[in-house]
Amino acid sequence: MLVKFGAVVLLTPVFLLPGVLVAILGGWCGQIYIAAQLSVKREMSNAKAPVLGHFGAAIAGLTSIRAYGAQETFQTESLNRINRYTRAARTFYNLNRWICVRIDAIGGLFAASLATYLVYFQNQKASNTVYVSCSAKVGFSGMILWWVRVLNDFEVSGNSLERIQGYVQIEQEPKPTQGGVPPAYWPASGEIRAENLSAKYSVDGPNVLHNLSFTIHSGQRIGVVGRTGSGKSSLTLSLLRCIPTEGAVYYDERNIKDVNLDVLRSNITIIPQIPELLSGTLRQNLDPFDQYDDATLNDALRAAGLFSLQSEMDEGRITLDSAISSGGGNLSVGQRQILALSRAIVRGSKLLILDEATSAIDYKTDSIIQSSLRQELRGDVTLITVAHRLQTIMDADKIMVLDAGRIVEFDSPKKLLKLPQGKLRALVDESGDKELLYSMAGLAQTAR
Ligand SMILES: Nc1ncnc2c1ncn2[C@@H]1O[C@H](COP(=O)(O)OP(=O)(O)OP(=O)(O)O)[C@@H](O)[C@H]1O
Repeated sequence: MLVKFGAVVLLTPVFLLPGVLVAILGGWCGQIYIAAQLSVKREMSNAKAPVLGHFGAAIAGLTSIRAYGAQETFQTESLNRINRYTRAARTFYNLNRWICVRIDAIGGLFAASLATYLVYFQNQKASNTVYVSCSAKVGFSGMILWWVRVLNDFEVSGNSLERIQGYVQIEQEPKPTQGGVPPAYWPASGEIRAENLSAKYSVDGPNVLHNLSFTIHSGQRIGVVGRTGSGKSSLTLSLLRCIPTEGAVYYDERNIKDVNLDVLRSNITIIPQIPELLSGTLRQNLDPFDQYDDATLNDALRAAGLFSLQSEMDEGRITLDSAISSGGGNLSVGQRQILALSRAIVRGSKLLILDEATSAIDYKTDSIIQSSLRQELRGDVTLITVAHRLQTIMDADKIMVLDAGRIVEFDSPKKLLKLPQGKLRALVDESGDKELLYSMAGLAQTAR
């Protein structure tokens, strides 16, 4: 820009002052433009996310929208959101036109007066000076516009940096420390001991678990039951230190608070209610670091019950090479749970937590999985199953009954079912397959 301005001044020194004036005027317009544009751009960014979010949600829930005839409501909401976005986008476009018209007008005026001066007052018709000087001038005003845009982009990007800074400064989980690395043999057993364990979802929130104390010996199969909201999922989250806790939990005699989070979580496998799968092949999902051979992976699939659900002849049979879409979207929730179970078997952790893991699977498949788990898991693997379906856990070594975040019963199903006022007994008596549950617990009708 300076070179172009220098060329104009060199060829026509009298235009030094008007040139500076043009630069000042351009800068002033640019200031107004930048001030207005920043807030419009912010508004545009804020209005864009709801449009995309609503669109994504509508696509994901297309079947439900059609089933409930809610197309019109969704269309109206979508149009409202698009309107809000286009209002900001149109203002943004108009602001661009505003600055372009002003800068071009100022530049055009300067170029026209320069050309008039050179042609009519300097008598330099047909001279190269006219051409060079005018073309330098046109480039000069173009450069003003360019600078305004660069400065504007710079400020907008600075604004994004502020937002990134905001994300960087959110509260972080404790970083790994040298002292938090346990010996390589840890955990040698799957024993879990809790002493006065309390948990909450936020530092200033109410306790959702209250002073739980229990011991689960290595290799035991534990069922956790309780009504909705009794704290079953919260208990599993506190074992993984995903929520703030008080008291102590010892995993193979080591306080989990003294173990780095990455080590702790890689030594506990949890299968949540809706398991996550990654986009790629089934093989990549089971073994992301390519550590196991196909035989091991297929054994895990078989153990989890996948092969008992599909015959060799099935056309859409799931194999190690089957493509899995992001989040496991091309599989049913039941299939996802089976694959997550296989992944858990491959990992071979000493502690396996199934959080309602078989809730989306029919009873037959569930019993196949449960019996496979019994055979496949090594004797020292502790299995904690959070279950609504009592059949899943009725033959467990012990059942923990939670009520409002407290342990109200923790013993073998046989003993608990003999308690006349027992909570587990009440749950079993309410259920439709009461007889089966009693016999699963090893109690004949007459023995009660
Ligand atoms: N993200 C959360 N933030 C705050 N409180 C929560 C949160 N999730 C659960 N809670 C509360 O913690 C308590 C225990 O909930 P939790 O999910 O552990 O129960 P649950 O027994 O697993 O229930 P369900 O059988 O419905 O899964 C409930 O009172 C619930 O309101």
